[in-house]
Amino acid sequence: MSPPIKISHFEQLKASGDLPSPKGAALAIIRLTRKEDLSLAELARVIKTDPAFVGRLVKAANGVAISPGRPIASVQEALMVVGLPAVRNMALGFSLLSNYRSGGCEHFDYERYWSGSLVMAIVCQGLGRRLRCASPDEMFCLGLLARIGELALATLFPREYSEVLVEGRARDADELIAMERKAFAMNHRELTAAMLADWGLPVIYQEVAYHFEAPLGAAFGEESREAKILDALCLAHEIAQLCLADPAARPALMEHLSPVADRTGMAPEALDTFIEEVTREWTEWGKVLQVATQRFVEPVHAQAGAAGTAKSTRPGEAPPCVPPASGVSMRVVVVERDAKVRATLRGVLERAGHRVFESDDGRHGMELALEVQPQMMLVDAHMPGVGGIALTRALRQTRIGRSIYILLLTSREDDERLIEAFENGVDDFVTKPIRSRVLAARLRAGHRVIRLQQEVERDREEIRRFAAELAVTNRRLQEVALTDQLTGFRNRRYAIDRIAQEWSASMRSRRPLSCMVIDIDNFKQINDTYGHDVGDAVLRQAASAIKLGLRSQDVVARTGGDEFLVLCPDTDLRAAMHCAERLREAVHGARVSVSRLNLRVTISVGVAERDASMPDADAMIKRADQGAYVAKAQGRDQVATVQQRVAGAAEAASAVEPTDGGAVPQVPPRETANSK
Ligand SMILES: Nc1nc2c(ncn2[C@@H]2O[C@H](COP(=O)(O)OP(=O)(O)OP(=O)(O)O)[C@@H](O)[C@H]2O)c(=O)[nH]1
Repeated sequence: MSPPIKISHFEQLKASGDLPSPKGAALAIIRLTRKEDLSLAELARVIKTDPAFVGRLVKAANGVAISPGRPIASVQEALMVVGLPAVRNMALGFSLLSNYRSGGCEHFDYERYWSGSLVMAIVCQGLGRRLRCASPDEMFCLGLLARIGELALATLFPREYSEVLVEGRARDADELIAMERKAFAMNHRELTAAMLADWGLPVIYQEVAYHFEAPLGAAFGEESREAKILDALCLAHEIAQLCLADPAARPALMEHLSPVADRTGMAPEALDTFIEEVTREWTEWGKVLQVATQRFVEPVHAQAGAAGTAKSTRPGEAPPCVPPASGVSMRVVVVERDAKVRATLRGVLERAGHRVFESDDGRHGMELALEVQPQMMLVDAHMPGVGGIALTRALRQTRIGRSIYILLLTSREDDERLIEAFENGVDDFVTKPIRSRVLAARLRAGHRVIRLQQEVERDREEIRRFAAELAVTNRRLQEVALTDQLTGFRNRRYAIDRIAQEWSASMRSRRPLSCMVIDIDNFKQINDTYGHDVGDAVLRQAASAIKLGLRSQDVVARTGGDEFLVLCPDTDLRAAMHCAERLREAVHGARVSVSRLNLRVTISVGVAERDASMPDADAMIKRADQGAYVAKAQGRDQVATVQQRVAGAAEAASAVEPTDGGAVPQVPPRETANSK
């Protein structure tokens, strides 16, 4: 697949720093899995710095629906079962999920996005097993990330994308894509494919993710692996819609689902059971990843009600959706095993106007911090299991944890221990027993630091946004610079680059390459008779007719006043002549209406195919040009070539037939065009 977004533009977007990307431990895991001399012990060590990922990895290794013999409990074992590519993909997917579960795009429903993506991941994983078309773990990742371009637009352009979403609410998918393109000079499907490519996912997944929302546009072989994976992703998408839909809308969605399921070879009864399994796994994974499912799951599958919907800050239950802090109020997570101390801290903090989230152990405190994303944490130094210093160290390795102001609660002021604490990332400490006034003073000092940090972050944000806008502006300018404003076709500049690319590709692959030079007949006469405006309208309508007659792989450009060039990759002379004849007929048949005039417009087309006698692409175009000249000379409104099929054969001064025996369509002279 040719890159859906020009690499340089994608690099500019990346450089803006706002594109969703894996962070912290996940990034380290991804980098490590790329090393050739990787040791499992080294990888396990890095994985263990991220307790949340450990839990998810072990869960994946045990499998959600299948029941293995002895449950897997260690990271090393889990690594061996799941395999490196899957670990890498999981780190990527889960890191994005943890870091981008909320954001500033007002009308983008982050919760719904991740919930739906999780359904897609689970369906893909199940179908990977069933259809044996790809590794189930890789399929999980594909499902989870297949719509990442939407999240990226929400992250890069929160305000503008929000407006597009509002405006596009009542529109269909194609219209939304067109609106995205207009607003950002790219659409989410292109962005998804570019991001998957950037993260090194196999081309097959990039292609499938690009096409699954409009699968008819994909040209995969019927029984090919690509087609199977595409069918799986389409079904995953449909099931996700079903899971997230209002109960009233479900029967209609179910009807839509059956034919898609049928393509994956799933009978209606099997589909029901499959959906039940999916919703059960969805609920389970939802708990592990703290992705909301209860909001949607109940009406799809009754058992899910048992999972409960109570709001809580315990892990595995519905995550609190916390808006970013503003003003003097901060979100503060207190991790302290002693309930009395917690109560004291809560009192001081709440009196100062802060929101408090509590935990009584280090492991849960870590999860709570990643979830709540507090500005400040108060952590007990001496907890059993994960103590305050270990917790700080682990937090500092995550993007969220890096910016939290951490106060250590310690009962003794041992110098060595304090130095160790600061070295591991603690910002300040308070000694127990807690003296409220001292604590309040330290909170104020911490608050000052946080405010300064926020100011820096705001400035940084501004710069990032500016860089992202610049990337879009550049992309738009590039588009404008390469597009003919009158017809919307690519222009001569673009054509020059593209011809060179197609020429090299054709030389390398030894596949045929043809081109056509198209010239509107007696166009000067139209201008002279009816004026330039009418001439322009004729050009536009002729261009539309040409476009309709082209195949998807053909590339058309307006290369001069009334002249167009069409490149036909993978096409020999005979096929190109047929195609040219179709274009000629399309223009001939389309009566051009402008003002109150009804004009007949015709074109002359010259065709040529790359052959061994041609030193470069210019030679091929020259040959096509000569064909157009012959077509004009023979009376216009026709297709001609001056080329013989066999390389090096002498040129004919007029249209010829190919030497392979098949007749190249030659069009007899017609009545001259442009009669009213
Ligand atoms: N309306 C309009 N006319 C243009 C534009 N660009 C070039 N032209 C005119 O297009 C005409 C091209 O005419 P030619 O290709 O030389 O000749 P023709 O009349 O088409 O005759 P044949 O090609 O021999 O059939 C010239 O009169 C140009 O001025 C444009 O953007 N709009």
